[in-house]
Amino acid sequence: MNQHSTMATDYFAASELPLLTVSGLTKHYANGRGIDDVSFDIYQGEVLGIVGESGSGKSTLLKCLSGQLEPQQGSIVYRKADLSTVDIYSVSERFRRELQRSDWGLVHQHPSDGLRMNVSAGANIGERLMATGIRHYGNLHNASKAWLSEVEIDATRVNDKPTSFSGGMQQRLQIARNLVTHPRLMFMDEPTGGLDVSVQARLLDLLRNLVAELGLAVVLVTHDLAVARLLSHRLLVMKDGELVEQGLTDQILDDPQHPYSQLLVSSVLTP
Ligand SMILES: Nc1ncnc2c1ncn2[C@@H]1O[C@H](COP(=O)(O)OP(=O)(O)OP(=O)(O)O)[C@@H](O)[C@H]1O
Repeated sequence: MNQHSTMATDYFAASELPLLTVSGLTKHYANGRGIDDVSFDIYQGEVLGIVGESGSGKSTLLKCLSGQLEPQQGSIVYRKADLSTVDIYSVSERFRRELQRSDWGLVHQHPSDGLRMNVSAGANIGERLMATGIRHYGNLHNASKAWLSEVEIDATRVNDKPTSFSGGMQQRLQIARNLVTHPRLMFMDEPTGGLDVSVQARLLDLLRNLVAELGLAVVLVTHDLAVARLLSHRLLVMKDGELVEQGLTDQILDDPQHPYSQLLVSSVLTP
């Protein structure tokens, strides 16, 4: 077998195996609320939307998945690029941090939670690259400028601080900061929340193109079904901490089976 066919075989083998396998995930806060017995898989190149009304457990689930909040029960098994697997809460905190710094990305709803607002845009991007061991200033600077252009920010703004950017630009900078290490899996928490409708549309368009171009797997939390329809291949519907329905996005939005999904969809579609 030549090198190309081996690579192709590896690619197909990798894409057939889940990137993340979530089993029986349970996290209760002291007040008894949280998430209960959630199980699903995510595959390479797939955008998985998590929808549900406020308080249904979307953020709690995302925090558990992204290594920020340890569940009381269940497991989250991540498949690394070499196809070996790790249970992310059975490994050390240090290993989890390494995953968060390179293999994974996390886009917060509020750019100020994911950016350092008092250092330049270039430093915000370069910093994440430095954490992977790249130190050469020229390389860091060039990579920062390239990624600014990639997210449609004029590269001449490389030395400007995010505080001088609009909300939409800050969000695009946050995305560039994450993408610079070529993550395989991105977690996004309401990435277009709080932006004007026209700014949202541009960001959604950019995200859709980047995700397809880079073959990223994305876990996207959103309460906005229009955002979910535009970006997600598959949807999980959460209610009161439980996963009540999962399936292809069009299937769930056009023909929801669970009464709660039907309510969720009809409350958006009915003027
Ligand atoms: N730190 C916490 N301590 C106690 N209860 C919490 C905490 N965080 C969330 N909860 C509760 O857990 C449940 C799930 O909350 P979560 O924030 O995950 O929902 P959500 O679907 O993300 O809501 P929203 O869309 O409003 O962000 C809710 O009942 C919430 O009140």
